[in-house]
Amino acid sequence: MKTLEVDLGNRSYPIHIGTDLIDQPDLFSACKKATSIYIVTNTTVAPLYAERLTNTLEKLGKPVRTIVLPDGESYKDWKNLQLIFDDLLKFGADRQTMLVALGGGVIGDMTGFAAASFMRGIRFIQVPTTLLAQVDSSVGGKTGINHPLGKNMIGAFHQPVAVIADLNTLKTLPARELSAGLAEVIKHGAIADAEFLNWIETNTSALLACETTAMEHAVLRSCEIKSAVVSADEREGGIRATLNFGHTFGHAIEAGMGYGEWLHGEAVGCGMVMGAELSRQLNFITQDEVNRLTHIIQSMNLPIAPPKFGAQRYMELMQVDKKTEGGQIRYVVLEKIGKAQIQSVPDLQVIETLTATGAT
Ligand SMILES: NC(=O)c1ccc[n+]([C@@H]2O[C@H](COP(=O)([O-])OP(=O)(O)OC[C@H]3O[C@@H](n4cnc5c(N)ncnc54)[C@H](O)[C@@H]3O)[C@@H](O)[C@H]2O)c1
Ligand SMILES: O=C(O)C(=O)C[C@@H](O)[C@H](O)[C@H](O)COP(=O)(O)O
Ligand SMILES: [Zn+2]
Repeated sequence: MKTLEVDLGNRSYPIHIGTDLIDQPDLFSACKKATSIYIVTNTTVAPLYAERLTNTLEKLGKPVRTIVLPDGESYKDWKNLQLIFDDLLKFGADRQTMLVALGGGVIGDMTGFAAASFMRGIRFIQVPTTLLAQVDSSVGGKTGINHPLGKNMIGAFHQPVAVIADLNTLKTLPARELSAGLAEVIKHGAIADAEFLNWIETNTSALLACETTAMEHAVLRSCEIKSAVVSADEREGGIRATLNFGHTFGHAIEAGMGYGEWLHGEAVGCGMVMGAELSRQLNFITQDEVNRLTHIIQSMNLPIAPPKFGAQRYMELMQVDKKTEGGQIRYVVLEKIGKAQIQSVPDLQVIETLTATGAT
């Protein structure tokens, strides 16, 4: 097992990465002070892992209950968040209750937001079971739900007290979901570590085959990159916004298509192709570099052609992006491979060329 730390002073927490971690009660030692433990999961993950995790947590001598939500991005909303509060109140949860998010990014984001707001804030642990959640969403404390008009529009920064990433849970993940997670892995290389991007390119087959050693490196290096950024800029005053590479376009695709039609990682993959092309048009990177990044994304079985909403519709959808300031949309661009920065692009024509091509 490898352990690293997200350094946030007295709110620092460990990220444990390894195999069969959900069977190890010691890793859940933060529950020692808890009066009760609630696992929050969904209808797909519950039959796979909830019983094993319950057995582990019961060894800590606390009452353990499970809340099972419907599965899917389209359920990341108020109505389903309310189901968590309903159960917490019905079964007598209190301020010392610990929530444990068992699932992908949807469960992690919703459980985190429930923890941020229940009784004005209780503690939670992330047990990410998708690649995307292990490399990205379980780390950094962005929690929340979607609004029909925009992704993750309602939420809070609320850090978990531990992240426990069990690589064996990835063995049951559908191939399409694995590819979606690889989009965020590629993002980490593109924005912060050119060497890591080389490694990703060389190890495409091992990553697509979900080989444990490749997964371990992908999760570990991604968590190192993300935790360094989060430690430096927890609330996105500056450098954290670079973790949004591909997301201004990607979130527009998700909302525009209807949540769940394109997976988050798929939209981000395609959004990174658009972001790379924007970087070229701003004279930061070369056409060869755009082609290379596009090829890496495509070779992970991710879509590279944006849906044809038209530039106006993209602009409308992107206006609500959280990086927008005074009505000016701000994009993450690649200054070079391995380094990103934020740019405003006042010229609608540039966006027109980016959104004109495409499949759907
Ligand atoms: N908070 C953040 O920093 C952050 C970062 C990136 C993404 N996100 C959010 O995360 C969400 C996407 O997360 P995701 O890609 O994990 O999607 P997801 O949570 O919908 O999970 C994907 C699918 O895999 C299933 N699943 C989960 N674990 C499984 C397993 N081990 N075996 C088989 N099936 C399994 C789920 O039930 C679901 O059907 C989006 O809502 C996105 O906005 C948040
Ligand atoms: O942690 C971050 O910061 C990120 O931007 C990571 C992204 O991969 C993630 O999708 C995040 O939820 C997007 O944040 P948002 O603020 O644009 O909703
Ligand atoms: Zn993302």
